[in-house]
Parts: sequence; C-alpha cells; structure tokens
Amino acid sequence: MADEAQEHLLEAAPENGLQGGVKIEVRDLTKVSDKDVRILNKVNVDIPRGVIMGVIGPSGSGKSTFLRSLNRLWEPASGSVLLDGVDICELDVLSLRRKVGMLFQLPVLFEGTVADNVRYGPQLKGKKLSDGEVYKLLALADLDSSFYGKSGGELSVGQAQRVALARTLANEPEVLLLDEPTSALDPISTQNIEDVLVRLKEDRGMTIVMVSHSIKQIQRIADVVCLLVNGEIVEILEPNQLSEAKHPMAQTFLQLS
Ligand SMILES: Nc1ncnc2c1ncn2[C@@H]1O[C@H](COP(=O)(O)OP(=O)(O)OP(=O)(O)O)[C@@H](O)[C@H]1O
Repeated sequence: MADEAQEHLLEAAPENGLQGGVKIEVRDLTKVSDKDVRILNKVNVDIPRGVIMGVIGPSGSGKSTFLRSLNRLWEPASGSVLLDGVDICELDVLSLRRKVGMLFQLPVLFEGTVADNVRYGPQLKGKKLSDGEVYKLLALADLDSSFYGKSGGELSVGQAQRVALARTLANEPEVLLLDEPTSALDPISTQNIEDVLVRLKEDRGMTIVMVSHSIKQIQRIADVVCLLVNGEIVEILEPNQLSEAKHPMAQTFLQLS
C-alpha cells in the first residue's frame, strides 16, 4: 500500500480531544484457505484510534476475512495484528473479543429478555449489571426503557440489531467490527445505527471498522475508506475522494454500487 494512502488514514485521526494514535496495526496479514488459495495477501494498514474505517470491495475480495482476522475469529496464516502495540495472538481470546466487539449482518439474540441479553457478557465475568446500567446501555444503542423486558421475538430486525449492539457495548469494547450491519435494515433503522456509531466514535473515541456494500453509507459516516481487491488493499481514501481512486476496480465498483 502506498505511503500516501496510509497518510490519509493518519490524517483522519480524531481532532475531538480524545487520545489519538494508532489503535490497530496490521502487518503482512495473509490468510490461505484449506484449498491453498490466498484470501488475504500481505495486508498492511494502520488504523488510528477514534476513526470509522469503511471497507469496500467486490464480493469475495476478502472483506469479511479481513474483519474476522482482527479478533481471531479467523487465525492468520502469517503476519500479525497489533492492538495498542500488543500482538492479538498473545491475548486471551475472550478478553480480545471483549476489547474488539463484533456485529454481523443479522443479529442473533439469546433466549430471554432484552435485559438478559445485555447482561450476558458481564455476567460471564461474574458481574451483574444493575437495572440502571442496562438502561444506560440501551440508551447508548438508541433504545428506550420499554425494551428492557421484551423478548427477541417481539423485536424488528433493526431493533434486534440495536440490542445486539447494546449487548456488545456491555463488554466495554474499544474497537467495533461491523460486517454489513445494516444491509438487512430499512432506511430508518439504518440511520439509527449510523447515528449510534458516529456518537460512539465522537463521544468515546471508539475505533470502528465497517464492511459495507453501500458507498452512500460509507460517505455518510466513514472517515476513511479502504478498497480490498483480491485480498489486497489497493486504495485508502477519504470517502469523498472515491471517484479519484486510481485502481480500475474502484471505478467499476463505484459505478455498480
Ligand atoms: N471458511 C472458508 N473456507 C474457505 N474459503 C473461504 C471461507 N470463507 C471465505 N472463503 C473464501 O475467501 C474469499 C473471501 O471471502 P470473504 O467472505 O472474506 O469475502 P467478502 O469480500 O467478504 O465477500 P462478500 O462481499 O461476498 O461477503 C472467497 O473466495 C471465499 O470463497
């Protein structure tokens, strides 16, 4: 990846008074499939703290694999990922996944109430969240107190996605990984989630890496966008500069999406 591209990322670091600096360093990250096909090929990128990074690229280019490699849902074949300078392979997987929370395209809620779901992570560590703490987490995910006692079956997909977000936030993550988190949602639910993500970045300095097929969404909320093609990062740009991307796939992708 060109040095120039990396500079875009570092320039996007927050000017909101929160601590800046590199949060995630990805070094020569390579992932090979069982059939010996390279899914990620020597990916290098520094992701600053307090930035929303959008990841785009054609289907099969390795976006989900990249995301899953950041919290060891997929183990790399070679290369490394450093979180605050510490190789994630040196961290206990459970504590890594608390620090680096993840949301998927479709939310899966556990049995029980919304409050049970939100309490789940802290409970595994022996901590019972008070009602007030649960309400605060719901509010962070833009859900009012009426959701507290509801069950998953009573929720729309958009509401369930926000409950899944509140459940992730209960673990006090420093990084959020989002794999097309709004692709199954209507425009209003999408906007709710986008607003929450921007607030988490601005108020808490959270680092957010989001795969999205929507260029418009990337342009609405991302600070930088990273284009993956055939398992390689070929461009890192500010969202409003996407039309200036030099890689031929970028133009095709822009026209089709
Ligand atoms: N568990 C797996 N085992 C083997 N190959 C896999 C596995 N998961 C994904 N792949 C392959 O890795 C490549 C990248 O897949 P990945 O899901 O990361 O792409 P993507 O860019 O997220 O695609 P999409 O936009 O369609 O979700 C694809 O060729 C896919 O077939």
